[in-house]
Amino acid sequence: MTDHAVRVRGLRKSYRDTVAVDGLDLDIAVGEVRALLGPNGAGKTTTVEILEGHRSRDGGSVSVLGVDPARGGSSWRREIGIVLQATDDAGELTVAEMIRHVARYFPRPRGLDETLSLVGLESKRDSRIRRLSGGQRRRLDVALGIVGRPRLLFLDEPTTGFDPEARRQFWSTVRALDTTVLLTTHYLDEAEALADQVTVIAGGRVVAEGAPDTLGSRDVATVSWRDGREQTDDPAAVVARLTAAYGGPVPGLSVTRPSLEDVYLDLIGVPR
Ligand SMILES: Nc1ncnc2c1ncn2[C@@H]1O[C@H](COP(=O)(O)OP(=O)(O)OP(=O)(O)O)[C@@H](O)[C@H]1O
Repeated sequence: MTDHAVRVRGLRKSYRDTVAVDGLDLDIAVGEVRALLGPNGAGKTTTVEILEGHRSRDGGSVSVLGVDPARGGSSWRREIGIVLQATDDAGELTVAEMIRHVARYFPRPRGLDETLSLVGLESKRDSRIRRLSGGQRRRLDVALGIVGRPRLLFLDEPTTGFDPEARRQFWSTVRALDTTVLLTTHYLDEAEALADQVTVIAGGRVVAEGAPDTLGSRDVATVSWRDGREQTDDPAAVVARLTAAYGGPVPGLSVTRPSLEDVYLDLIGVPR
């Protein structure tokens, strides 16, 4: 058994003269929630579609749950859950009918009650799909992605169009899952709330990787005071030293750290 859910080396993909993925490496450990961040056109969707077995590649090696997706059969496919960007379909079925329908494709699906409660849709069990709000519809999409107990779940921009409350609820849904997750998002706060590790992609390559709180030297704080400024990974020590030197409160003291958005914009080369 591999301890990696995903292992990618030197992945390449071009569309005619557009290089979409340009030598990308990616390792995702079993049980991890990984966020893939990057500007429009960075190559995220192309990468994810190759991992899902929905798109061919030009080069590199790819292993997803120990299998090359280009040769993944139906048993491999049943181990994977995919939640695509919102779709419109099956509006006349009820929520329960739709979940039961999808569950039939899997050998050991979750029960209907467990699935509904994981996504917080218990009260909508007998509602027709076309009557759901946008956020509820998205939660149904997630329900359909997890009903088969996937070992790996792909979430593509899952909370686009959600109100703030629905986003928070969705985040707790994802945190409650005991599965490896690969999430693409344009929301930095979403990556920060959910991801164990963040991979930033630009121009089809990985430009940075790390935990959300240390990515791009985010753990380095700036201590400023009336008479100076210092960068440090131990701001408490600097403040203690200054307090001793001033013999009391440090005039004009502030301690700041860059936000995830600050380091992300630096990493992808957006001037601020
Ligand atoms: N089917 C296609 N045919 C031709 N070019 C494509 C196709 N799909 C993607 N591309 C191009 O490949 C590059 C990477 O696109 P991709 O969709 O993977 O980026 P992305 O990071 O998912 O972007 P977004 O954040 O906008 O969804 C872009 O330049 C895009 O125009």
